[in-house]
Amino acid sequence: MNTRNDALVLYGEAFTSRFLLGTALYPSPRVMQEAIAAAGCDMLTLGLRRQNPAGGDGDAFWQILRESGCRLLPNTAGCRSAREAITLAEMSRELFDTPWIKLEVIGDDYNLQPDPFGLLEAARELIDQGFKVLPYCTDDLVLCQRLHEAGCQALMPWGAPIGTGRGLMNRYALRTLRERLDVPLIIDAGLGAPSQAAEAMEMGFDGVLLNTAVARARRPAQMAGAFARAIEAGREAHRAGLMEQRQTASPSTPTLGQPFWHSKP
Ligand SMILES: CC(=O)[C@@H](O)[C@H](O)COP(=O)(O)O
Repeated sequence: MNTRNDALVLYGEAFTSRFLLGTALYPSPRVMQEAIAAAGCDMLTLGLRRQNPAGGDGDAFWQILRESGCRLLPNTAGCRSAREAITLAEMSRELFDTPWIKLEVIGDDYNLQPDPFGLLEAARELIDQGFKVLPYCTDDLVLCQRLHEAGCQALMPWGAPIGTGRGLMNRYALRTLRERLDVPLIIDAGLGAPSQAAEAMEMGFDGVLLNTAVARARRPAQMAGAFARAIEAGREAHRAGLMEQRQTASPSTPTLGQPFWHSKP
């Protein structure tokens, strides 16, 4: 299977890797750097409202991001209204000199669920302003259709609430999205294990964004590598064509006749 020409295309730009990595929660900038290298990703998301760790390692953090060679995808994590998210996106554009934005408008503090109304409002405005918006959304079909109609050329439905590691909670809704929408779909948030990322890719999703499962692993770089391989394997399986599940058994070794002659006593 030729995977070289299998780029992820977002807003007309091709990315080799389908693994997008978050930059929060690592025990140190050095550990984050090792994880980025092991992930082999092309895109890193970072929060503008990120608090610098007490150790005064803020400079190291920014330097590692600059030197990673990855496209930086600022996010509006922590915003709770469309206005707040729009303002933060505008600041990110100036600070990072990029029109890319991962748009988050949180509607509920308990499960950090995106606010669909605020998200759509902010997406419309930012698309009008020329941003390349990647909205972090729920798996609601109509919301995703509206975001696409608003001009979002890629969508990021959640697998599960941020930081829960529960994997693909609503497979029916996610399959429906995949079947109904002809737009890059990236599973964002809630993945806890490489097998869950592989499953998303096998289902035909175009990429995976995650943070906690890698940053909080005992060995983040090792976990990043495991996710990278799982994402590639899942993608390759999807392209190869997975078999249909069957209800009844079907012998995988067809045989002819009887193996032995039984002589009657
Ligand atoms: C990093 C980011 O932008 C978030 O959407 C989120 O943190 C990802 O979710 P997990 O931390 O659950 O992987």
